[in-house]
Amino acid sequence: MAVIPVALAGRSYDVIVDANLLEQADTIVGPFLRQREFSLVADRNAWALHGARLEAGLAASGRSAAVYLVEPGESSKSWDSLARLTDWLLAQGVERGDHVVAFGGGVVGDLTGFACAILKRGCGFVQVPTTLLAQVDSSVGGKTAINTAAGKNLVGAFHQPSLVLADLDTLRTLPPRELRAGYAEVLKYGVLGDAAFFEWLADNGGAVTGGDPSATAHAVATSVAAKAWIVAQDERETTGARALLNLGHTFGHALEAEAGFSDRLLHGEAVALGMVLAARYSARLGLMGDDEAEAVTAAVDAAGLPAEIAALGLSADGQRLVDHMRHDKKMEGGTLPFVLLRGIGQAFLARDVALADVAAFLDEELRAH
Ligand SMILES: NC(=O)c1ccc[n+]([C@@H]2O[C@H](COP(=O)([O-])OP(=O)(O)OC[C@H]3O[C@@H](n4cnc5c(N)ncnc54)[C@H](O)[C@@H]3O)[C@@H](O)[C@H]2O)c1
Ligand SMILES: O=C(O)C(=O)C[C@@H](O)[C@H](O)[C@H](O)COP(=O)(O)O
Ligand SMILES: [Zn+2]
Repeated sequence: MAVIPVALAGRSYDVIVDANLLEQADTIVGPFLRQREFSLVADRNAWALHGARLEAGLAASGRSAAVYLVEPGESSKSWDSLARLTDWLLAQGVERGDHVVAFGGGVVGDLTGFACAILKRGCGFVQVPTTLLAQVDSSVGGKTAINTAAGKNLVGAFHQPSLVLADLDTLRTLPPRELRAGYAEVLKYGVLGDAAFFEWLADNGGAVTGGDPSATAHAVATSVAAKAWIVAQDERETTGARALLNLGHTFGHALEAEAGFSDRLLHGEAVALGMVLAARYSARLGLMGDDEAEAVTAAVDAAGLPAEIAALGLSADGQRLVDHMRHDKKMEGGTLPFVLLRGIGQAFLARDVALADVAAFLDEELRAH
């Protein structure tokens, strides 16, 4: 079992990574549950596949979950879903000192986390991530949000969970496309700050996307440790350290917006392509060699993730994509800092990028490949 602490003054918590954890929910999650019947918010698919294991794990102490099911898909990160969920939590009588359990992928984690951030001005929550993406990224660090008409994650709060329980067995039922999408955020940790992990993934990435248990355990624990370290340095993304976790996201969120936040382009797929674009743009600026940008492209391509923007068949041009980027939360005084690369494992925040140049670069990408 890997127990990875997220060290935050007054709000530290553990991320527990192992197989067979749902069966041990009584001893691991139980201490956070004050009521015999507690509130649990679940992704409909994840609950159908793994809910019984959690229920069995809690049975010994007589605890049971009142379950609220969330429809799968990015469209559930909406004002409407948030309103319905908060009404349900209020009807359940959730108090500030209670913990709500979020059971599912990043959609359920982000939505439930935000509901818990605002319910009675804040109640506790526990994350039980059931996708690779949620285990390596979204369940850790306390970013919670919904999408709005203007763009991705534009209404939200920093609200840390009290515990993250990542049961690797839940990943066995994940569709291959979702595994690959989660792998994009795994690859991100290598590209942004850990060249040795990037190399390890070159040899073992296929085992991770193929569901090999020991490779997956290593990839999840390494990713969580990397995120925990960054979040501990810069919880609210104020110094620039945490912004590095946004590698590929400025491009990626614009692509997701253009694809209508739909199954047409999953978040992880958008991030994968966004990383390729960040790498190529870095090479274009002379910050690193074309060969290194090519290595990022090759890693994305090898994982079966989209590496060419032209292949998406979007109707947008570079300017339209840049218009989406103007909503990015990193925007500061009219300029948009970009996470760029001086090499693999050497991401930094560039504050002098001209958006007109980014638009021209994207037009080239849309034509060239
Ligand atoms: N808060 C953060 O720091 C952060 C970080 C990264 C991503 N995100 C957000 O996370 C979201 C994406 O999360 P995601 O990739 O987990 O997608 P998701 O929550 O939409 O889940 C993906 C699919 O997998 C299904 N599913 C979930 N668990 C399953 C299981 N064990 N077996 C079979 N199917 C299962 C779901 O029903 C859904 O169809 C995006 O909204 C993204 O913005 C947030
Ligand atoms: O935790 C972070 O910080 C991240 O940036 C992680 C990202 O993978 C995640 O998609 C996050 O939600 C994006 O943040 P946002 O602030 O751009 O919405
Ligand atoms: Zn992300």
